[in-house]
Amino acid sequence: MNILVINAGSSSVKYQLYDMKTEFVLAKGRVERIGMDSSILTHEVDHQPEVREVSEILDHTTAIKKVLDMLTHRKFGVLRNIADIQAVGHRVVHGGETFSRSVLVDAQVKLEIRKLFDLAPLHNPAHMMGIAAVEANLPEVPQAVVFDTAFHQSMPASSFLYAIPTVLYRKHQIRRYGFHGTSHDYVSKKSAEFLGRPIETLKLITCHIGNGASCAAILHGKSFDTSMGMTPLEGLMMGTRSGDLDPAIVPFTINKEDLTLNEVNSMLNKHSGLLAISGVSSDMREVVDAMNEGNANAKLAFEMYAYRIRKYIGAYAAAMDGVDAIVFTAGVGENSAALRTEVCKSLSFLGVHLDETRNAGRSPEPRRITTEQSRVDVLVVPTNEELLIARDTYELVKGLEANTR
Ligand SMILES: Nc1ncnc2c1ncn2[C@@H]1O[C@H](COP(=O)(O)OP(=O)(O)O)[C@@H](O)[C@H]1O
Ligand SMILES: CC(=O)OP(=O)(O)O
Ligand SMILES: [Mg+2]
Repeated sequence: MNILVINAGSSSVKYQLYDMKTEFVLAKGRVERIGMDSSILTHEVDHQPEVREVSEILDHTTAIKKVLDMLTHRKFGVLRNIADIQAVGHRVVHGGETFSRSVLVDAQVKLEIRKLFDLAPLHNPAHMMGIAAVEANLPEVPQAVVFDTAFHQSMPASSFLYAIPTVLYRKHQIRRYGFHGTSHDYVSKKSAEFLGRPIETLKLITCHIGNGASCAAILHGKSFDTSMGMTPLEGLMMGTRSGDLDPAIVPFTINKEDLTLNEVNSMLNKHSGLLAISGVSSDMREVVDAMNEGNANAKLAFEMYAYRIRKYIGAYAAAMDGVDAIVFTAGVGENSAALRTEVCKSLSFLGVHLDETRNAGRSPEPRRITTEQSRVDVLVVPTNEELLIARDTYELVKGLEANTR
């Protein structure tokens, strides 16, 4: 079975096509700048040079059509016919309290996702456009949705409630949901496998440090707490997001700077984090390069970024009354040895002893970067959200076929 995995953003669509028999990625790519003057489609097939096509792509339906054309292209394609795509799986960031697992798309599911637009205005409307675009181009093909929030639905009320009047929770579902659940789920299971211990016996702290970043306390295989909240703004300092701050800053800034609510929202989501403090970039590679060239603001940004992660690790070790392993994943977590060193440098009280040679190494496989004497293991485990989406979609579609047989 071939499954197309889609991660639709407001101006982009990322895709991966899987052959589920082998879980091999037949092709992957992305369409960027949808709705702008020159949109870019980048397409990649194993061991072949990337193909880039610039054209005008006004909406998601056209973007998906372009992707399907590329997948069946006589030179760059990997399929004879679009009928060779048997199912599509979508990443959906917000599933609210409605979805604690992946589901097949039907009219009711679409209605529920629409109801969640308010809670994830940057993400969910874009995902719906992706779903509608697939419907328009592949009307017969079953679609599944995999939620970033689903894995965190196991959090207890003491983790997910805000200390505000509970009527707001009852009326508007204002609570903490947590995100990157697919990734925290995947790397925690991989870590248990790597350690050769049942996940039901483990206390893990998983750190998904990418452009968006979050930590999670995984107690006996279930999410017990996580750093993102009602939206993906809470918690760690990120590329362009502020993470935790005193909510009083919002009305104060509105008054002092004569800004609108939308402008402050945009400041906190798009103009804060690494970008704001370093004044250099939201990209960790550029921040580290600037720091190494002596840029003091870049150094401060790097230290703040790591310090926040370290504080969450300390908090979650306390939350679970201990920790067996700390796991780094995603773009920064997997690739930046410097960041991992900075985070772990004062975790010796927990019994963490980094092995710098191991830390400096690289591998596509899970690995340990602590010494043999370290009481707590620190692991680097590459994440694969798309694979988990493909697997969930595969299971749901197999179930559908069994039911209709
Ligand atoms: N070698 C590296 N060193 C430091 N940071 C890196 C490296 N490679 C990638 N990154 C960081 O990873 C981030 C992207 O992470 P990723 O998980 O791909 O994010 P997303 O999926 O949210 O776009 C980039 O912003 C970049 O800063
Ligand atoms: C939920 C979230 O923050 O997603 P991303 O890391 O893709 O921005
Ligand atoms: Mg990501």
